Amino acid sequence: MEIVIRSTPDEVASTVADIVERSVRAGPTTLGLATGSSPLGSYRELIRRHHDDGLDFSSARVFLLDEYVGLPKSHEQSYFSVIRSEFVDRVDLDPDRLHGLDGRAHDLAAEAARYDAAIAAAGGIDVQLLGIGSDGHIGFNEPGSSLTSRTRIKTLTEQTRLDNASFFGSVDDVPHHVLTQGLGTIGEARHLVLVAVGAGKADAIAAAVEGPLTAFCPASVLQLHRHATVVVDEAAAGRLALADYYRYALRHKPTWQQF
Ligand SMILES: N[C@@H]1[C@@H](O)[C@H](O)[C@@H](COP(=O)(O)O)O[C@@H]1O
Repeated sequence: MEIVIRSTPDEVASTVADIVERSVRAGPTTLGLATGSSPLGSYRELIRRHHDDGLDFSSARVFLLDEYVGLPKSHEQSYFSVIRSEFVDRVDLDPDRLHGLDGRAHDLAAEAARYDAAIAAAGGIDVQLLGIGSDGHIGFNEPGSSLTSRTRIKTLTEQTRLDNASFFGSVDDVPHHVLTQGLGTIGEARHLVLVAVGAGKADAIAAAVEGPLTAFCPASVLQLHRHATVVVDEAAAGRLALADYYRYALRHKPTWQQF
């Protein structure tokens, strides 16, 4: 696991965009994209690179991390709609190459199994972007999630519903249930990139990176991954005991070694 501490959210976005750009330029790539506010700066930077530098997403494929149960894809807060308006519709990515979970599927268990199979049939995910919830969740894998879980239905904590209430107007409108890639599913991506900005994420980042590997902090599963990069700003790094070492290691990073 590599911890990259950047001074500002803009620098975080630039580092994350560098990782995605490298994968996109290397050939047809499969991206795992996350919603939430954390990756928004990275999407804006990638859109800028598409317009200014000709970064071409036409051969990329995208799988979403999670989805609310009960919302049609057309609902403006469905993650399918959000990722279209924040990213896919603003670059040259064919919406047919965007894959999401159907939160209105009649048989949610079958939908979850279909999704894992679709990811596998696409050859797996090359780069998976992740945010982190204030309770350490990734995707919608709330504390207590099995570290080897597959895509499935989960019940949101009251805290997560409150955290997401601003997107809906009222907490009463936030669904109680979601479909989310499991921690085991996420762990099969070839490169995990977790992004966090702001002091509100400092405790969750410290628990994920320096705490024990535990279902109590689902993001700690990154500690088991062979290629995980955690990109944070100074505020989100505020509770890291080894922050000086991470900065030192970055300064001395071999020039041939990429993130
Ligand atoms: N399902 C999403 C997560 O994927 C995201 O990481 C989290 C944090 O969101 P934000 O980045 O807005 O803090 O929110 C939701 O729960």
